[in-house]
Order: sequence, then C-alpha cells, then structure tokens
Amino acid sequence: MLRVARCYSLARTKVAHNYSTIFRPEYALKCGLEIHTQLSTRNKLFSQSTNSSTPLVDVPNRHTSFYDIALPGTQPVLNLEAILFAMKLSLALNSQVNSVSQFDRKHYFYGDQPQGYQVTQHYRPFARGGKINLSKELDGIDESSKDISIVQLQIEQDTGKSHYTDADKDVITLVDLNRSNVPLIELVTNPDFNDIKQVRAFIKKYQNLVRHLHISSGDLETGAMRVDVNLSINGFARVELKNLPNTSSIINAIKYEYQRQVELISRGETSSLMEPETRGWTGSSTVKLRSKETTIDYRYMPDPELPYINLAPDVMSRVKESMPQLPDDMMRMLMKKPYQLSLKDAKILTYNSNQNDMYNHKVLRSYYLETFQEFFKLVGEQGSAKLPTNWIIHEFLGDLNKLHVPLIKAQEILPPIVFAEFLKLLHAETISPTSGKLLLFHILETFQRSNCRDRSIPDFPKLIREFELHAIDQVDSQELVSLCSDIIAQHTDDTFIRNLTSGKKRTSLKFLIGQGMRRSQGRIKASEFEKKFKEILDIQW
Ligand SMILES: Nc1ncnc2c1ncn2[C@@H]1O[C@H](COP(=O)(O)OP(=O)(O)OP(=O)(O)O)[C@@H](O)[C@H]1O
Ligand SMILES: [Mg+2]
Ligand SMILES: [Mg+2]
Repeated sequence: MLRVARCYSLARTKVAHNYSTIFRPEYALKCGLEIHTQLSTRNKLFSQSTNSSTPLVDVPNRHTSFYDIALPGTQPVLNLEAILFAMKLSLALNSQVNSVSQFDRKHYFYGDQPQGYQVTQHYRPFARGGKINLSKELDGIDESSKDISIVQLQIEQDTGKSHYTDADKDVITLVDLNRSNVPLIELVTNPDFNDIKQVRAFIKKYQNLVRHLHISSGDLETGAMRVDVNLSINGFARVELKNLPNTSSIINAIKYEYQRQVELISRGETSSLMEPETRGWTGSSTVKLRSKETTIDYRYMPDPELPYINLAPDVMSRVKESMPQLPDDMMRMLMKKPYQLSLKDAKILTYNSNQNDMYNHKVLRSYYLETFQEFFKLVGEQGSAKLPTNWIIHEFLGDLNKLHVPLIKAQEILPPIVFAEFLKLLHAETISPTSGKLLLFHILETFQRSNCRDRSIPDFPKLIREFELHAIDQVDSQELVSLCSDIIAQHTDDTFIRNLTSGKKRTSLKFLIGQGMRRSQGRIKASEFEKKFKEILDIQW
C-alpha cells in the first residue's frame, strides 16, 4: 500500500447522553439525507479496471489502472453502464433525468485522492426531483402516507481508502486505491424527515430498491451504501453527521444528536447552533469534525476532459420499457386477491436481505407465483391460497435453510408443477400436514445427501406407500383402537381418567389426542382420536 502522513485528527467533546428522553413535540426534528451508493458495474467509472465487489478480501491496489492512480497524461473514458444504472434508479424514483448533464471537478487534497480532485456533478446533475413514498401499510411509519422528496441524483467517482496504522509509533496511513474511481450515485433528499421511523424506513426501502434493480449490493457494512444525515431543530443551523457505518449507528447518532441539541436549546446555549457544522459518530457520541469557518473551498469547475452527457431522445423510453415491476407495486399485488399474503410474507418475496441472498427473492417469487398457478389449475376454486403460502414460504424455505440447499437447485427436483402436486395431496387430505412435513424434508435431505446430483423427480405415491404416510380416516381402523387403548392404559392414575370422564377436567382430552397424534406421526386426524377416546371412555359431555 502507499504510505502517506496522516493529516488530521478528531476534536473530541464528550457529551453525556440518555436515550430514555425521546422526541418532544416542542422540539421539531428536521432531517435530510445524502446517500452515496456504489454502482456494481463491471468496470470503473472512467477506466477499464475491474470494479471489485469484494473490497474487503481483495489484495490492496490490485484493481488500479494508470488513470485510477492519476498518472499524469491519463484521461477518463466514461463507462456507459454507470449511466444506464443511474437511469434505472432515476426512473424508479420518478426523477426528471436531464437531457444534458455534466461532470465537474471538486478539489481537495487527501492521500486517497491522488488526482487532487474528485469528478462529480455539481452544476448540472444527472437527475432532479422525484420521491420515495413511505406508508403505514407497507413501511410501518406512524403517518398513513409520507413522501420524501429528492433534490437530485449525481454521478461521481469514489475515492481510495485510507487505513491508519501505528507502525513504530509513527502514525502512518496506508492507501488502497481499489475503490478509487468506482462509480457512485449521490442521492440528496430534501429535509422532509421529521421522525426517526421515517429515516429507518427510507433507508431500508432505498436499499431494497437498488438491490431490486441490480445496480448495487446496497450493503452498509461494506460501504457500498453510505448515509450522511443532516439534522436541525426548530430552525437552527443544520448539523451534518458522517461516519455512520450501519443502520444502528445512523439511528443512534440521530437520537444522540437530537438530544444534544435539545439540551443546548433548552438551556439557551444556542450559539454553537447558529452555524452549520459537520460531526462524526464515535459509536457512542457525535464529535465535531469541522465548522462553517473551516469549510473547504472545493473550487468546483467543469471537467475540461469530459464532454457533456447528451442523451438521445429515445434512450429514456427504451430504458423505461426494460424496467422491472417495482417493489411497492409488487407488495400491493401480493397482498391482494388471489394471493392475500400478509405484509411479512409479501416482504419475504420482495425484499432481499443482501444481493448474494441464497434464496434470491426473484427466484423465490417466480417459484411461488408459478406454483400458486399450477396448484389452482389442479384443484380449482376450492383451493386455499394459504396452502401454497405456508408450504412454500415457511415449510419449504425453512427446510432449504436447515439443509443449506439453494432454491435454484431444489427446483430441479421440485419444479412448480411437482410442488403443486404435493400441495394437492395436502389439499385432498391424502396426507396429513405432519406427514407432508416428513415427506418434504425426506425428499430434500435425500437430494442434499446426493450433493444435489440426483435430480430425479420424487414419486409421491411410492413414497407415501413406502413410509405408510396415508392419512387414515376409517373410524373402525384397528390401529386407531389399539393406539387409543394403549395410551389410556398408560394413565394408571385413576383420578386423571375420572376427572376427564366426569367433565371436571376436559382439557385432558386434548392431552390424550396430542399423544395419539404424536404416536401416529400425524397420519390420523385429531377428530378421529377425539371420537375414539370418547367412545372407549364413554365420555358423555
Ligand atoms: N434545515 C435543515 N435541516 C436539516 N437538514 C437540512 C436542512 N437544510 C438542508 N438539509 C439537508 O442537507 C443536505 C444538503 O446536502 P447537499 O449535498 O446539497 O450539500 P452539502 O452537504 O453541503 O454538500 P456535500 O455533498 O459536499 O456534503 C440535504 O440532505 C438536505 O436535505
Ligand atoms: Mg453533505
Ligand atoms: Mg452532498
């Protein structure tokens, strides 16, 4: 790594805090966000080097071209994939894409910024306006609906990364330029947030959107998404909070800073809140990094080496045609008839926990939708929508998780049409739910043991015969009688049986039924056990 001297230190002011005092209506919170999102393009923004998506495990300075390390004489060549990704995001946010936008240089000197300036869009950003709608129904905010409006979206290049070490007691900085010139989008919102729940919901929603559009991993932890919070109270100057590595830091920093400012205002000590300042988050408190007087003059200027981005009139309409259905529309569709999913289940099909999610939501969603259709084709209108939902989203996914089998593999042996057949067995009560669980797990476990190589489709009738999983419903079945008698015989305690038959302790019947269900591994229905126990014990109530 390159070594450079460390050039600043943090000023620390310790402020006691207590989270128990939460928001007070007389101190109105106003928040705006600036979000930097790394685009997962194949190459960097202005060079051909690989845009590595695994920054933490990569060898430092491996993905660097002459341009990325700013060798004199190298020139930028714009990566059109980054423009395409920015268009997708702008369309999803309903932002107005400018037919002409332009790159500017933002000058400052830092070890991980070898050019001495960052290429960004200051005067003519890529897009302006747009919004994200938050709602009580989908996002759990307090208001029924709240729009967070967007000021602008700009394309810019990322800087390198500095690592501070203390070698031989000299503080040195190691510079890794793998990240230098990685494409970023900076999204700036208006200060429309007035509640912490809205901030949390917005971040989650925006993160899911970039994953859904496949334009970024959206991970906060790796720095693929970085959120700066601007916060002010009752019209005082805004404070910008930086260095917030994850959602809990964002939330805790807002709580802390809100409280710090409330305390200052309530004591009348507002002089420090007259001018904007930038503060960092230490993990437990915010500390001042710089004030307005020390604001850097970036000497913005149009980059003379980069021409305008001049979009042909039909480009946007063509990108629009290729846009997928957006998560909110998808959620609303899934929560309505015929699917009638709960919010939680709809989210499982729409929200990705990360981009490399084993059960990629896109694969899962199409699996669910296809199986749903096939199931209703097989059983007609009397089918219950709950059956595919519960069995796919809960049982099947749970098994895959336990067995570490990816859905993309499992669907080779259980394609939607086959899973629909399985659901039909449950619908027709050919097998009980308990037997269904055993059967499904057995099929998947056998598949896993073959290292997912044996791709033969399961033969359900054969398996049901082999494991004697057929639901038994004849009342006079010998097995039922002997099971019930056996269970009763185990209760040598007379009072137990007496209290049950007299009706004094009716819940004991449920206990006996439970034992029966367990012993028959769920093949015999609870109602059959109930009838048989009542008959044998001559229960009249
Ligand atoms: N009164 C206010 N209270 C809280 N936030 C505010 C207020 N006024 C503006 N903001 C927020 O401050 C942010 C300003 O971001 P912007 O990128 O325009 O400027 P900057 O922070 O000065 O520049 P840089 O990108 O160099 O950090 C926006 O998110 C906006 O919503
Ligand atoms: Mg800012
Ligand atoms: Mg900004």
